[in-house]
Amino acid sequence: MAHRDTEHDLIGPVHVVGAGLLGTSVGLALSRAGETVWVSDVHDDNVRTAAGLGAGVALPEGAEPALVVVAVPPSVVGVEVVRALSAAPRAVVTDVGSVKAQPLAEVLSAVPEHVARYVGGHPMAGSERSGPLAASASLFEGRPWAVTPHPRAEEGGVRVVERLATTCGAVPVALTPEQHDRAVARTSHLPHLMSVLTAARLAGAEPAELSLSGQGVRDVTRIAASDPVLWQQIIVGNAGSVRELLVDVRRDLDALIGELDDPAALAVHLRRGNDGVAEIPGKHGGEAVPVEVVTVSVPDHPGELARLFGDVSAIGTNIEDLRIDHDPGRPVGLVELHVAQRSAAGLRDALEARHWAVQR
Ligand SMILES: NC(=O)c1ccc[n+]([C@@H]2O[C@H](COP(=O)([O-])OP(=O)(O)OC[C@H]3O[C@@H](n4cnc5c(N)ncnc54)[C@H](O)[C@@H]3O)[C@@H](O)[C@H]2O)c1
Ligand SMILES: O=C(O)C(=O)C[C@]1(C(=O)O)C=C[C@@H](O)C=C1
Repeated sequence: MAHRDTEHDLIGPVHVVGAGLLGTSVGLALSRAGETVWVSDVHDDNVRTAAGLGAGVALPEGAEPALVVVAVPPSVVGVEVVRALSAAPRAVVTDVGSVKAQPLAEVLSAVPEHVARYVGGHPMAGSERSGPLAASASLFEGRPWAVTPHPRAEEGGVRVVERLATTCGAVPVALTPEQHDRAVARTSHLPHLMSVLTAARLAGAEPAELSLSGQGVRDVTRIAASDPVLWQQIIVGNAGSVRELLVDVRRDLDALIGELDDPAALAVHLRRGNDGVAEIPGKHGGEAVPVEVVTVSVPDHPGELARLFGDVSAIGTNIEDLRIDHDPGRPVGLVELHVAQRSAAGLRDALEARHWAVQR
């Protein structure tokens, strides 16, 4: 492998294989950071769209990348990593696939002589939407990016993949491929299936029932709208770890069904939910900040949102997260400001003093 001074060199030129949601987002983030990005895809249209968005240019003939980022559907990650290792004999090769043991096994079986240059990766950021048009340069900002070296991985390659993550604005988190797959079964794959099972109860429900859909059901089901082909491949690739967790859930479900009329037993289940939510780390992997939602009615006029944000900023409160819903009966937006619990009461008072309609 060519010598790389990872403190000072750029990480590119970078070849992104697969110009969908993830690949185009990586291309946009790297291009914004000044890297040279070459993009390829089995669908030329996606390359044209990604290039049009500013994610790089089509892979030139005879190109020699320093880094290849494989961003294709899970079932073909292994084969594309193997192809990249053979086609670019000096490049570090990584991928953004959602499971990590499976592609490594494919590399070890097909091209063991090249395995040192392969370092798996997985940004914990995405969307229920697919394709280049859903991409964003800021998709990875502040998100964890798993970097999953194996015992034979070259140290220089690991550093390059960490720099890929930080250049995209993410926070690298080192795990073995096996640790990673167990972790995402819990934090991504099980949540996805629970969302799917909940959403499936809505299919075919009476319109009168569905008309009562509020923010709760939208929160729980957003990811159930994802591409089923992508998720079929993700779950099959991590079936062992996912099955273990589903067995635990089945045990809890059976207990819950038997205890629905027992307030004390039910409270134990509900509190365990609170405990689980409190375990989710805060932004940038830091301590979880207890958050409270301050809901403000905002007239549906141009400039009102900007005025609200200006006032929140003048009051000195940091917005941790944000959601906008629509009042079903009136021409107003309901803006949910997620702020640190300790700031919520003061923010409500200060916004009311500035004549905003705050929900109490
Ligand atoms: N969607 C998410 O939220 C998310 C988040 C993190 C990681 N991932 C992982 O990222 C990878 C890509 O997912 P996505 O959401 O960007 O999917 P996507 O469908 O948006 O994009 C995949 C792209 O790969 C192209 N492609 C398919 N086979 C190819 C091949 N053999 N060679 C070159 N291009 C090929 C497709 O044409 C498409 O443009 C997956 O492995 C997925 O597990 C997805
Ligand atoms: O936020 C979403 O929509 C996602 O689906 C993102 C998410 C996740 O579960 O966090 C989904 C799958 C990927 O492998 C990584 C990220």
